[in-house]
Amino acid sequence: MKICCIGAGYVGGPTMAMIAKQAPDIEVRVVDMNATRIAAWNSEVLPVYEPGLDEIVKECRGRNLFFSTEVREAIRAADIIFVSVNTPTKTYGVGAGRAADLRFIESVARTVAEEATSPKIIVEKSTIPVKTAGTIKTILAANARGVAFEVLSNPEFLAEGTAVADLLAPDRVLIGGERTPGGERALQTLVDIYARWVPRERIVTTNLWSSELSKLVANAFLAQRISSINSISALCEATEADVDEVANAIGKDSRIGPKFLKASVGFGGSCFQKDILNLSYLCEHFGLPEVAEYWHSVVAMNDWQKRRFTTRIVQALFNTVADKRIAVLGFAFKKDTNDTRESAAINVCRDLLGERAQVVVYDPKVSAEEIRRDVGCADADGARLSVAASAYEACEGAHAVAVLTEWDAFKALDFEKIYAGMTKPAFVFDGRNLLDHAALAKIGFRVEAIGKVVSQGQ
Ligand SMILES: NC(=O)c1ccc[n+]([C@@H]2O[C@H](COP(=O)([O-])OP(=O)(O)OC[C@H]3O[C@@H](n4cnc5c(N)ncnc54)[C@H](O)[C@@H]3O)[C@@H](O)[C@H]2O)c1
Ligand SMILES: O=c1ccn([C@@H]2O[C@H](COP(=O)(O)OP(=O)(O)O[C@H]3O[C@H](CO)[C@@H](O)[C@H](O)[C@H]3O)[C@@H](O)[C@H]2O)c(=O)[nH]1
Repeated sequence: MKICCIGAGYVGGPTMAMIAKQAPDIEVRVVDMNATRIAAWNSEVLPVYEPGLDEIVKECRGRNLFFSTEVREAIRAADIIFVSVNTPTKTYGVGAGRAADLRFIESVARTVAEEATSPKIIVEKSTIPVKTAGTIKTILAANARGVAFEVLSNPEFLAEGTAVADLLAPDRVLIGGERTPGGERALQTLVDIYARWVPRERIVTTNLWSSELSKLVANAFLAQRISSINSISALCEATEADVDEVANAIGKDSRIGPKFLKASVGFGGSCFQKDILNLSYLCEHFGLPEVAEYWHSVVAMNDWQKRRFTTRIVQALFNTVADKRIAVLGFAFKKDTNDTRESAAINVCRDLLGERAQVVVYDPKVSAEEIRRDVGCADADGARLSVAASAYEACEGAHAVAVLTEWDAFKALDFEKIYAGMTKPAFVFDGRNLLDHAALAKIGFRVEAIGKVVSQGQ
């Protein structure tokens, strides 16, 4: 059997590497039109940083895992085609800022129809609006020359930073298909591939639309929990309750559960905001404005939480950060990834630069070039942004340190040394509630955390 995956990104690369590892008899080709990305997949430094991924790619690459730009050739050869292209929020025209941009999905469907000369199973791996399989089927049917296609939905639930562990032992694998004989056969083919390493009871099969919709709903529910606890973090700051204690107390209720209740500077990542905006847009499209507004509030709360963080920095620093050096520790949207898409750090840096601060960023995995590109350095504000090679360098002479990503290494920093090199009074704004606040206060820092009032040492 031959598999091809179109799109060698954060999803296509790791998911296909896992299939190649678990099914050495299946040839897996990952193709992408981005030649630089493919070259990186074929190099020693993979384009995606994920703990454990290097080892799997090294084991399988050249054996039954191949990365190439030969999209058309891979389509012709494949029995199963995973579509793992990007589906970003539309930035133009109808639905701009909310709807999913499906032009990459459509272009893939057209290329598949042009090239296919033998039966294919098309698997939607990308996150897409419910009913997209219908669009794909229509395009295939209108352009194929007598070739049989089956379309399945198989959304991906991996989280970045834990992709390998998530792929190895997923909570569930979801596969949606049509209840026709051909659809059932295609569904069974895909079930059999996952069943090589995923227990059968964790492979959930549904109709196409339930599967497509479940992906958006899963992300909406997860993000909703974060916005809920972040909303409570503001109330905690006003009342001297401690949001981590509240989260722990409510999370012990098995009906609520402990996960995704970590208050923060705001959720980031390429998925949550995009998928909720898309869900909300779909609700409006289907004539459900109240439902649309309900889900949109999750994003609105997140935007507020990010802005609130910068406002606190400005207010604590005596209402001006102009020309003050602010060290930003962490730029990735979460730890253990080099991905910065929709990272809260982007908003915080831009807002601080807008306040005319000198912003110095350090992140262990994100390049200076990426940081500059994300923040946008074209104007005078951008000129006040710099990137340090270490946390210590970033903090030297700073008025304040803002922790924006929960990298473990930040916990081990020598804060006595950092304090000694900072302008006084020295502030720490812990956007992740990562550090030992009592210890910092004892050193002499003024500490501001999310959802708690920290007793100050001096
Ligand atoms: N990043 C995640 O953690 C994650 C998790 C679950 C689901 N998803 C979903 O998976 C999809 C892919 O996400 P990603 O983060 O891997 O995106 P990505 O941007 O990292 O990768 C997508 C790749 O597709 C390629 N591509 C686009 N059109 C193409 C075409 N016509 N032919 C060949 N290559 C093409 C792009 O060049 C790019 O390299 C999205 O729909 C996303 O919502 C992402
Ligand atoms: O309690 C929490 C948990 C997460 N976050 C933040 O939320 C964002 C998203 O985190 P996470 O969900 O762990 O990472 P993603 O890689 O974005 O994964 C989400 O988005 C993927 C893409 O759709 C899905 O596949 C995953 O199941 C879903 O968890 C990050 O900024 C986190 O720092 C918090 O602030 N508090």
